[in-house]
Amino acid sequence: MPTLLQSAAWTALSAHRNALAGLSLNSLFAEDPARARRLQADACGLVFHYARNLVRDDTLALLLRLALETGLPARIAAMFAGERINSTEDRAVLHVALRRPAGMPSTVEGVDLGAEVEAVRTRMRRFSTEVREGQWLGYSGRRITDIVHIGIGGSDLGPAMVCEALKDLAHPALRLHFVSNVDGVQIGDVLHSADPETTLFIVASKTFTTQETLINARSARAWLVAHAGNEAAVARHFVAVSTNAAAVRAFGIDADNMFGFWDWVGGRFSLWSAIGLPILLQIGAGQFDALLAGAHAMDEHFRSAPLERNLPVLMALIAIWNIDFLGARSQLIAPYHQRLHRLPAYLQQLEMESNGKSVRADGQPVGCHTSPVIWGEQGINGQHAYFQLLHQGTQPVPVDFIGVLEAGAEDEFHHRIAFANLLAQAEALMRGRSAEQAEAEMRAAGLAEARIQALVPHRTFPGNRPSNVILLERLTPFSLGALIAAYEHRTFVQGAIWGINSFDQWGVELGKQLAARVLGELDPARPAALPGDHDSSTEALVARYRDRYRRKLST
Ligand SMILES: O=P(O)(O)OC[C@H]1O[C@](O)(CO)[C@@H](O)[C@@H]1O
Repeated sequence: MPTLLQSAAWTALSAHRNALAGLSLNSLFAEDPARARRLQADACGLVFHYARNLVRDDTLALLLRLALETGLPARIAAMFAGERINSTEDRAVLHVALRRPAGMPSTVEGVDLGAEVEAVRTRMRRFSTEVREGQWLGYSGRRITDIVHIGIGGSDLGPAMVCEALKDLAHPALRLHFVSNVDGVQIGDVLHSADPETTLFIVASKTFTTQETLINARSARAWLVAHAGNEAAVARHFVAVSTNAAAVRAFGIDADNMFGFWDWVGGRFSLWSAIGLPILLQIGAGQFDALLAGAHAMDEHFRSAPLERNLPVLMALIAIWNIDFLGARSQLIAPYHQRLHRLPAYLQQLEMESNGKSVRADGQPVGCHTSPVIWGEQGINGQHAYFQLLHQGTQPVPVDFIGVLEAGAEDEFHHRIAFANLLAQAEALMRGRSAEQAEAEMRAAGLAEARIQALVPHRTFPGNRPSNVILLERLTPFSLGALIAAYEHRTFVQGAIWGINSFDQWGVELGKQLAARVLGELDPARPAALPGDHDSSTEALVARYRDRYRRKLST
């Protein structure tokens, strides 16, 4: 198989891009009244509306050819079959197995994954029911009121995002808290207001070696034991979620209180596993099943729909076009729903940890741009912060506008205003405002001619800026599951076409190693690093910290 840059489709796309220079979205819409209806994909209750991208039908045909030439269908089949496609870690990638309905065959390398998944899920259900119904009691016999989930990265972002998104379904007597930062502020705030007799901690770490999580967990444990007066309380107030049973035991949490998962579940793809325990505690087993069902429906669509109607595949191909052929270096995620405000943070890890790489799986340079910078927050706030740059700045930033058609618990009128803004921003980015239109508007408003001429360049919008609109009918566990799975598969498809392994994350290692070393050197009671051990910036900043700390101790 040719490498990506040698493929005929890539060469054709490069030439095609040059031929399209000056292409106007407004003209594309003017020439083709059916464009908006044609360029959208529907699946599992989601709509991916991609008509506002600088693509023609021949562009899409070439992108689909690229997917075929780079072997995408075989890669999809390999993932679902449990092949060890995470080659640098020699692991299968089977988060899709976590959302298969019970009873659906799921045997990989002779192991019945379905049975293993179901066994853990049964324990999770039992445990969450006991907590939710007040049968799981703290050390003094009181029911649990607060759940503190301690984890970071994939062991935090997924459950935190989903719990926020589905807050309207939350158990009325349980408060959830998420602690990820090691700096002491988050855990301090939570412990300050929590009642040790009624607080349950979930320590979530795939490896159970992550410094931030273990430090926070130890502080929480010390706090509990100090209040309870004995270690026995830990068994009523700590559960762990991990693949590392030995480390969980060494921490002092026994096997009965541990929910396992497997190395074939990547951290950033793990919210469907026991890492999703806080979701289950918040919304209950039935709604958690609906979340899984939504993701499974998207899996089935992804696995079986033809590429040209395959929603995650189209999401990925449009992204590749914008990144590699139109020069987009970042991608904005703009959900127009407050409950989805953590989605951009979640997608940052999903996409950037997966595809923020410059070598292919075979170790050779990729040779083209890979993951863009993913950023954003809920759309309305963004409008009043950085949308200026989107409309009139110097770099193209493709936007994913995410909207929900039907209001949930929120007021219908408020909801409609937010939705109107989504539509208006997408339209404004595409249509822009010409100098003539700006002049005419100012004339109609009665501005003096000299003032009009001075303001025209400032009030002109170039337009022609690409965006997608992704619509959910309602924000439900099912639709959220489908949405998240669509993004997971988009990430996978992009990685597959670029030829990279989207499932490892070696790039996070170096900083972790250095932090472990620097930590010891910050203590003024311990020897400073030898000159030359670090770069001189690090040396100077370490010296500053040591001085400050020494002075603090001496006052
Ligand atoms: O679940 P763990 O093992 O604590 O890891 C947390 C996160 O840390 C990372 O390894 C990155 O530092 C992520 O990939 C992972 O989701």
